[in-house]
Amino acid sequence: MDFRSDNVTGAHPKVLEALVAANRESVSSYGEDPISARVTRKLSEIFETDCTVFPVATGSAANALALATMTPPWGAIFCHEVSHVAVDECGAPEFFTGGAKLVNLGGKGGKIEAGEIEARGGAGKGVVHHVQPASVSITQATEFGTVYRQDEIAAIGAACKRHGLRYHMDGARFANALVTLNRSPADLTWRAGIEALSFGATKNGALGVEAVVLFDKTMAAEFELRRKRAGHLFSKMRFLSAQLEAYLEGDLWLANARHANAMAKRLADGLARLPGSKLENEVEANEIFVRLPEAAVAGLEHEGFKFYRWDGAQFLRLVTAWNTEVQAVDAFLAAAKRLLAANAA
Ligand SMILES: Cc1ncc(COP(=O)(O)O)c(C=O)c1O
Ligand SMILES: C[C@@H](O)[C@H](N)C(=O)O
Repeated sequence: MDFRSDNVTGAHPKVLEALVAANRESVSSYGEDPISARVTRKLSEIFETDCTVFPVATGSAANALALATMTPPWGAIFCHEVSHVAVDECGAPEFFTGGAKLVNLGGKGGKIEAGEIEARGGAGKGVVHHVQPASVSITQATEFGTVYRQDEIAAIGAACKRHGLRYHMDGARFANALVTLNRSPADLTWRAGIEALSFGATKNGALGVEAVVLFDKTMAAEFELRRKRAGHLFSKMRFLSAQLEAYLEGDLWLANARHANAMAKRLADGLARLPGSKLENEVEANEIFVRLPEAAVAGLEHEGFKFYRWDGAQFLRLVTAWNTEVQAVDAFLAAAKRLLAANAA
């Protein structure tokens, strides 16, 4: 049973069927096809505003290209110290911006706080020796499996506005956050100040596609050039867009996220009841961080359960996904219970 990441799953059958269905006749290339046009219309409908949509291959590309469009080479990008853009993109944001500096902030549960942006958003402005505050990036759901509430997103947005900062959301797991909160996609993005969203699909059932959704269309022309020169303008864009169309069709994206989150809650609730097990964070989406005695961790690994030991610590990251089975969750819980009891004996 594999709880390493939602990246380890296959693609949803409906996504694969859509690829086969798209594999007919010739269509215009480089995003000029009818499927890509339908995806833009669909996302504009979902977000209740006229937005521009740019499919790319990976979440790192979505983040780095969006931030490059929002940040000059001499700029500062404020982000959380555990954020994917800061930790897991091998310097892509720094590379694609031409050298902008990621300024890492703290914050409980992987969430930055508006007060930090208020306090630091103007620091060094006009001082030639200093990087110039330019943009803010938040992750929704965060790398610690928590979720920004609408008022938290809006408070950061207000601070960005006061300081003239651009505002980006890494939404690799946006669907998982959305289904947790009883708010609209618009409320959780542009109405709260977000100007560019990396809209995730790969982890939640697509084969390999993410979309940069620009709510501020003035950035579209530059983003398009940056996407091309980064090698992310697919000639057969229909095959990325077909995945997104299937992903959005009939709210498949929401059903997949609800299932992943429900499996995470089942797993977290079960772990919380086990003596010797300690949850590190609130489980608000599909990621669980739990501390277990080393003997139990080694036992779970020995029994074939797959997960990441996080940052080498004794705590584990467990990730559920659109196709996680109840039986897998219950098997993990039964093994953990048995190993913890043996460890305590
Ligand atoms: C929070 C977050 N953002 C972005 C990404 C994008 O990653 P990738 O470039 O691997 O698609 C990931 C990958 O898992 C992620 O966890
Ligand atoms: C790089 C790794 O963290 C990946 N983003 C994941 O969440 O599994």
